[in-house]
Amino acid sequence: MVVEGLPYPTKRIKEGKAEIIIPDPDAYRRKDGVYEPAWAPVFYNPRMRFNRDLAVLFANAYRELAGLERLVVVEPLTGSGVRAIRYAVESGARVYAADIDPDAVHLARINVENNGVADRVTVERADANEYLARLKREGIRPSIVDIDPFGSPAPFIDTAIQSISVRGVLAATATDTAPLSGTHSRALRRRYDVKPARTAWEKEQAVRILVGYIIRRAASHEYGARILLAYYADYYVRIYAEIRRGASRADESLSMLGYGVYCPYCGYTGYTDTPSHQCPYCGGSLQVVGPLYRGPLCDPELVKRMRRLAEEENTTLAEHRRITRLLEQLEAECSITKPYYRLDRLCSILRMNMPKLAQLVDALRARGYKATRTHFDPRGFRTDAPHPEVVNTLIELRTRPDQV
Ligand SMILES: C[S@@+](CC[C@H](N)C(=O)[O-])C[C@H]1O[C@@H](n2cnc3c(N)ncnc32)[C@H](O)[C@@H]1O
Repeated sequence: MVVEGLPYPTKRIKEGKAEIIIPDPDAYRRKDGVYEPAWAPVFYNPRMRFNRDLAVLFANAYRELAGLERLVVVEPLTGSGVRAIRYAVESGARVYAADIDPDAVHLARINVENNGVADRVTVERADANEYLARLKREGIRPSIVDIDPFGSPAPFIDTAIQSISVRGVLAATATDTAPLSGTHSRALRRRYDVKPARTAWEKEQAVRILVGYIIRRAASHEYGARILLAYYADYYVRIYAEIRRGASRADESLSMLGYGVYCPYCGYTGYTDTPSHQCPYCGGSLQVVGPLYRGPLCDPELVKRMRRLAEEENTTLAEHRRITRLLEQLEAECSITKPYYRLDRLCSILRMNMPKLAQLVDALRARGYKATRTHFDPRGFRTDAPHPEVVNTLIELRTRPDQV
């Protein structure tokens, strides 16, 4: 397809309730068929559709929960404009979007026109930080600021927080999961000012480090940050934090920070206030990572509303089943804040055969503890049982051969 004014081949696609023109992926595929969205003149990543579906569900649920008549969304790294347009079409939001790349701005404006939302979506060419600062000076009061960059959102977090006047949501995607999960330790220290370590719960560690960073940056500007939804999917972390002005709110949020610990000798996972290095259970040397956030990863009321809205929208959501499963799982996990265990790793440390995950979860529940699988890892489970109880439950399962 050739669109007038666009010097590259294009394709028309449908995503949610929006129809978008994107650079034709087939024109930018390698000979082996591999396609990387960053190779195209304007960025559009079909794999992030799931992220955008949830963003729209979140926006609608938050509008209900906060009792807002209309949402004002700022998306300063908009690419093709797909996310901005979906906020306008599917959440009725007034959207302020920008991108530093003139090709992206040109395409996003065409997409805005084609979707008939030019009265509700403005797209400007600007650096994201300058744009956020300018909107603040102009008195725009965002209900949601959505930061969806290449890699780390860290360079945009301060201005995004400051652009929220009294109360609003900071939504952020991070695709720099290698540093966040502890693989690139120096980058983790530089970018997020976090002491690195390798835990067996690295995906949760990634989420909790980014949340902790947002809380610390918010506090320095005298805002509190409350987590409404935080999850890990595919190769990225996504956070929705409600930011509210106030020194005491900032203090309260800071009180949710601590250090994460993992004992490679007995498998213990948990938190500590100070970076102590001795395992309280086996005396071994702990892996200590932080500061990071220790609180709940979602607001159950918000997730309930998202689930209801997902049911109502089941025809427009391409991955409806996956969305429902994630939200159900997050709701189940929400009240258990201790990091997840990897069952395979724990059994390997304890030199025992692995029971079925469902049997272990049931056995922990039978002992009166909360326990569930985790969305972070299909081999993972989380529980509020103390570590010795987890180990005892595993040993008991081993001695019942029918259960193993
Ligand atoms: C990951 S893409 C955005 C994808 C989009 N949010 C979506 O949901 O499809 C990141 C975009 O940020 C833009 N960008 C990079 N640095 C920027 C900056 N400093 N200010 C504004 N835009 C920037 C890039 O041109 C690119 O279009």
